[in-house]
Amino acid sequence: MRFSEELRRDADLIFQSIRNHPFVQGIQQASLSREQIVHYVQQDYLYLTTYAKVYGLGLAKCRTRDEMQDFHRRIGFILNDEVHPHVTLCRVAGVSYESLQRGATLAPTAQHYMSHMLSCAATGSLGEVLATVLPCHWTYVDLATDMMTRVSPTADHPFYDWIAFYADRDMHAGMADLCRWLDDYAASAGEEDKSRMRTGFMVSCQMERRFFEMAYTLESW
Ligand SMILES: Cc1ncc(C[n+]2csc(CCO)c2C)c(N)n1
Repeated sequence: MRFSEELRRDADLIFQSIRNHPFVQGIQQASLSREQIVHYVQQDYLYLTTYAKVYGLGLAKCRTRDEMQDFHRRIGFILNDEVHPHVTLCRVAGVSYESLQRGATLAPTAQHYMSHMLSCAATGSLGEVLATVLPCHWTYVDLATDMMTRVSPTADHPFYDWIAFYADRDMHAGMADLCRWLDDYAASAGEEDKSRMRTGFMVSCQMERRFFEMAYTLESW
């Protein structure tokens, strides 16, 4: 079994609970409140800024220029393309995206998740960076693909663009490439490194679930 398959198997219950989480169900049923959407976008904007920096720290650990190109492309995607799902959410909530980008205070869960990724990236191996960023990608591809197959939303669904963005074939390919990169790295990694990679992956999976919980409950300090 490939290393990424092992990780996915160990995290299966968390993946299932993300699919069934009330925030994710709220997207599917278009039943989220304006406050829940706004809270999510405010925190996610801050989260994605850190996520791009974590890729940057990963880039500094690369062994080849091809690997550097990969992180470089992914950073560009976050800065330029990941704004689209946020814009969809803002449209549904009836607020301007620009207004949400100013003055938000980090909620505890978002802060915890960002600190987790940053400490893995600052002190860990390239493998740890890959394992720690992978759940962000994988859980969204999983939940969006699940929604597409379960409810087949049509273009008049308020969140259609958000769901389609993450269920897209290219999004899936980007995730599969990350898995392959992680598997190649793991093939020659030591046991201690792999154990840290497992921990980084599992904590990020838990934090993905908690991030939805944070938005659903409007968590604050
Ligand atoms: C908390 C949180 N987790 C995952 C995503 C989705 N996402 C962010 S970056 C990325 C990889 C492709 O750029 C994906 C799928 C999000 N927005 N917020």
